Amino acid sequence: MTDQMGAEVKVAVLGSGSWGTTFANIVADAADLRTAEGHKTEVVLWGRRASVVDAINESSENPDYFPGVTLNEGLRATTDPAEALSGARVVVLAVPSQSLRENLAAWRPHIPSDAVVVSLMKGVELGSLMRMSQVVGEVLDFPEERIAVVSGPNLAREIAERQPATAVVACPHEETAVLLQDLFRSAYFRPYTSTDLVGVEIGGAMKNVIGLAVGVAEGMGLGDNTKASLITRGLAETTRLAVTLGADEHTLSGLAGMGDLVATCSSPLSRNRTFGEKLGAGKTLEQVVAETKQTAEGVKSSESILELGWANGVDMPITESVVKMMHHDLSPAQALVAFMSRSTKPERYGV
Ligand SMILES: NC(=O)c1ccc[n+]([C@@H]2O[C@H](COP(=O)([O-])OP(=O)(O)OC[C@H]3O[C@@H](n4cnc5c(N)ncnc54)[C@H](O)[C@@H]3O)[C@@H](O)[C@H]2O)c1
Ligand SMILES: O=P(O)(O)OC[C@H](O)CO
Repeated sequence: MTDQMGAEVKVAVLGSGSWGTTFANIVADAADLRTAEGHKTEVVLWGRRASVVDAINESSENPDYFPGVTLNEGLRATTDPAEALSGARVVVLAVPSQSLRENLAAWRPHIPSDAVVVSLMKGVELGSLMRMSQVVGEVLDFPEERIAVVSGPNLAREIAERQPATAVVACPHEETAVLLQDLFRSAYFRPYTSTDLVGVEIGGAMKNVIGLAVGVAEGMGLGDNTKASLITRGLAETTRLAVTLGADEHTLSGLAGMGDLVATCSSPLSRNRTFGEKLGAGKTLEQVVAETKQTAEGVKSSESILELGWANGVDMPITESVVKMMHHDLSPAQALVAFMSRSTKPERYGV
């Protein structure tokens, strides 16, 4: 990337929550690798809260999300979006999906017009039913070769601890994906490239919904057959939707599809799975919402994803059950009965 963009590249990461902090740290660690090759990468993290920003600048730690984890000493943070974005060649977005449009509108005057914008978010906008890259394209009026996404089995805590992980960097313009792959590659983070933006984004958004369903099953005390069934049929549902929207079927059996689904549905670190588990164990929705401090994207995105499925004639039975549990007072026990009593069908139907 540095070869294409000059010897010095500034990367702005907007959002200093769980994934924004971790991703900024990945890029800062990756920058150290390239210093030896004569390149300089500056990484600046924007956060809303001064206490978090100060802690990152003064002690290389984000105590709210990762107490005890030492971040790269070269990582700088600021509460000023203009400062973070000034001269940035790459702008990475890590805020909740439903606030992205509003955030981008505020940041737009400061985003350099020749920057590449990268979405880390795994959601679908309520109302517009747009994927995050589409929201970026609409608000910023950027061409598709300068909008990319990163997705995959990326539980932030593990990666903040520098445990090995892989991901997919997707952009319809392969050259952009390759440039970003180089910028984000570190000793413990291995990005692959893809040109299938639709498949990668739908895989990321859908795994949160299926993660909620698997969490509910876990909370109800159900076993591995049930969870494997939900994961597998969840992948079928994800693939049906993604392919209908133009994705390559193979993307959904890759890291941003099956890979992320497995990580999310099997890990107690997943906020979506944990949310579902609490509901399945008998807590009320209000209790679970009150206890959930971080973003569980599937709760809201389940609604927009279901609408997207309906608008495109795609059968989404698991998503429908999740929406009813999250938003229409269907109990986990009722959802289970409704799901199991659906009409029987071939394993493969639809696209
Ligand atoms: N945490 C992970 O393991 C992980 C991994 C991959 C992708 N993601 C995705 O990354 C996105 C961000 O998730 P996260 O884990 O960082 O969430 P988080 O809840 O940990 O952090 C969200 C950040 O956004 C800020 N924020 C909240 N509302 C805001 C608003 N209205 N305007 C501006 N900032 C706001 C919060 O203060 C916080 O700093 C989500 O789409 C998520 O699915 C998360
Ligand atoms: O904690 P979750 O459920 O948002 O999942 C985090 C990551 O998306 C896993 O890849």
